[in-house]
Amino acid sequence: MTDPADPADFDKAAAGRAAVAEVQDGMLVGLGTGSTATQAIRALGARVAQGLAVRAVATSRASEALARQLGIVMLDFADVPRVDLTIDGADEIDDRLYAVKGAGGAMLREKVVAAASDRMVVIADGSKRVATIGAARVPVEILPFAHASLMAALGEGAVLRMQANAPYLTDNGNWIADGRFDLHDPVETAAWLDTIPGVLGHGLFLTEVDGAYIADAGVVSRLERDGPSR
Ligand SMILES: O=C(CO)[C@H](O)[C@H](O)COP(=O)(O)O
Repeated sequence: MTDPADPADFDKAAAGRAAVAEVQDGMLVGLGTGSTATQAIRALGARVAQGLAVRAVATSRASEALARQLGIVMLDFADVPRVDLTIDGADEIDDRLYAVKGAGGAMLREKVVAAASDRMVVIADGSKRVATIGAARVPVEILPFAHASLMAALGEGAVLRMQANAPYLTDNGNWIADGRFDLHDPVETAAWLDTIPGVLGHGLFLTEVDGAYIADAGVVSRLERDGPSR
């Protein structure tokens, strides 16, 4: 639940509105997951109510349910070859547009939707902007069948995410290990994670993010991968 009187929530809403301003008639939009993405979905719902014609795919059941409730036409991502623009939150983002995602547990779907998108923008309040990613745990989606060997492979800093005394279950029916990794070379860490059989996805987004809207005390900054920051 967001609180408009909370400065962080106010900034999440401002970043969400800024990203949704990029959406044009006819687009197929990817909807992220989490409290900031929720603000974007609400902003998109408001534009749809005013006549904007878009279709969307969601990165989680929760975002799908909210979008439907707001009258946004939702498609099944399984039937969608390309997405025009995806808008999603992040747990950390730096000026290289390297992001850590997955505190909300949806990073696997978020990454496949981002990879299928012509453009992906991150939206965040200022607390998520860091000099270099590395403080946040990196969520790793793991195959439950192999959980003991995978936890060992991920190192003793990794903890199994729990919910109500049971392993947290993703929308894909898998579990999450929240890893603690040295990210002095995030490309190397991501490449290592990608080689472990049974690791189905992880929250290091190093190539997917094209731009970002970061709101701090009501001021929205825009970062672009191939362009000047504003
Ligand atoms: O990656 C995510 C979910 O898997 C979220 O986008 C990320 O955790 C940020 O969430 P919030 O906007 O609630 O802080």
